[in-house]
Amino acid sequence: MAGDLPKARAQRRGGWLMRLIANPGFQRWASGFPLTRGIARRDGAEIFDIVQGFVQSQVLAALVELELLRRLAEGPQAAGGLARWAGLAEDRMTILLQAGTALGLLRRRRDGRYGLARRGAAILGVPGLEAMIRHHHAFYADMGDPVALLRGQGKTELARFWPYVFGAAAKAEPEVARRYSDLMAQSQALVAQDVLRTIAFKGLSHVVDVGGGSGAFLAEIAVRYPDLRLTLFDLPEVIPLARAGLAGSGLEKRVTLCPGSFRTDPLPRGADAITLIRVLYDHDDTTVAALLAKVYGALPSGGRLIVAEPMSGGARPERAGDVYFAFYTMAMGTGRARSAARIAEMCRAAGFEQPGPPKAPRPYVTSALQFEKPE
Ligand SMILES: C[S@@+](CC[C@H](N)C(=O)[O-])C[C@H]1O[C@@H](n2cnc3c(N)ncnc32)[C@H](O)[C@@H]1O
Repeated sequence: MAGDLPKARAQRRGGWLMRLIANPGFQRWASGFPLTRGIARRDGAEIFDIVQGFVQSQVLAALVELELLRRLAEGPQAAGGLARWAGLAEDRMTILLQAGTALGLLRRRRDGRYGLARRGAAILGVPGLEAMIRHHHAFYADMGDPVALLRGQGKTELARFWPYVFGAAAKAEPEVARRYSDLMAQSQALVAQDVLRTIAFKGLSHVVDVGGGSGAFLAEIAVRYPDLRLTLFDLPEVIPLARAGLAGSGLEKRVTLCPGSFRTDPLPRGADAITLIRVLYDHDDTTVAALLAKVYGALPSGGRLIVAEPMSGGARPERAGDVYFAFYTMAMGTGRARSAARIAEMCRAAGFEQPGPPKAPRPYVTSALQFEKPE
């Protein structure tokens, strides 16, 4: 270990600046000194924003839960009327409306009434976003003790949540199941839009969507590529969901539904492209490596693999992938948010070549990668 000493010393030396900044005396000085005052204030405000992040998201949760955004979409209203409508004391409602205004979701008018601000209205315009905010009660409970979550202690709410929604309990509470399967379908449509914006399916004849869920992704492809053959492969218990999702869309006959597990069953053959949309991040490395090998085996030479899901920034951590999705998948229990580089490494290990760099118009929705089986 003696050989590591100079390195350790160099690392300690590199930390002097951070140790200086962490010194309360330096902080006092920097917030007064003209050249550092601006930076110190900006840092302070940003730190406070992180500190209070959980309160901000809970204010949004209350606005959604009380359906205030929807109510205000009808027009500006006074706190008193909204309080009576929601069954809250007026002073409490005012606190919520003021908070929503401070977050830029609502707007306080000169006459004292509150209306929707642009961002609040945009929340209503994103399919599935309100349902997503609502389902965060499970994730929020898991984040209540982040250290226990990191230590992997105890069962998490999110690990219980999805199996509950799609498992036996769904029969007992069909309304809950419907609401959350809608959430999956609606968010899948958003993901599909971004994938189709970045990856061309032109020249392909048959696409198999493995882990295709409700079929919303194939439904989006079907509209843009009317000659493409489409197959959805998913667990037998999910196939009825896909059938229901496609019912009435005119696509029932175009999309072949194929029940099976990629763990134990062969994947459908004959496709020149296989898509894995929000599938890999649900699983550990061993399962992913086995799945990629199976996809490789099912494709012809020149066949394409398209992977789309939220990704970690890897060497450049970023907020959506390395904060939200990293902890979401941790709370789910089985998977992880991987970087584009890590996914590419795993795909290369399975035999694929990567023709192009990752594409992501909205990394908080999804990033997409495309691979090819060599000729
Ligand atoms: C997070 S969902 C994504 C669904 C859809 N692709 C989307 O983006 O909305 C993961 C999907 O993988 C499916 N899945 C999980 N394990 C599977 C397995 N062993 N075989 C086939 N599908 C599986 C699930 O049923 C689910 O539909």
